[in-house]
Amino acid sequence: MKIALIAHDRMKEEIVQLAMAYENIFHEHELFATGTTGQKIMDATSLSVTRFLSGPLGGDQQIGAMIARNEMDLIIFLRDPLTAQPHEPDIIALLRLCDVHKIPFATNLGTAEVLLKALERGELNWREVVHEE
Ligand SMILES: O=C(CO)COP(=O)(O)O
Repeated sequence: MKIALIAHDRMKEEIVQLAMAYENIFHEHELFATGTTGQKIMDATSLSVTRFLSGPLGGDQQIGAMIARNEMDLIIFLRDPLTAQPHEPDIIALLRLCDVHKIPFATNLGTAEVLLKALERGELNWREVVHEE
């Protein structure tokens, strides 16, 4: 499965901790991330991550392009709920595209953990059927 990992600056520590805690699961999948998030995950784990541009420079839109082609299977995007972002329209667009294509999308650690456990149990395997269509 193709998984996107994204976190705003104040949430970077949380996403790194998530990547470390679920490293074994993440190893089984293909990982993508915005620039700084991906670098921090690679620095802290043995995971290999395909990095796009940093979010404010277009990274969300690059991931959005994969979602638009229905190529992304799961998004974990730890958004900062307390800080305004200059690229808010890009973030909203990413969310919208996930809804268009029915892509599982977690915006906080609680949901992220539930989705990762579901992934481990094979409950997201329906995504492979989508790819075959
Ligand atoms: O801003 C972001 C997502 O909207 C994240 O970008 P970085 O991972 O480059 O910090």
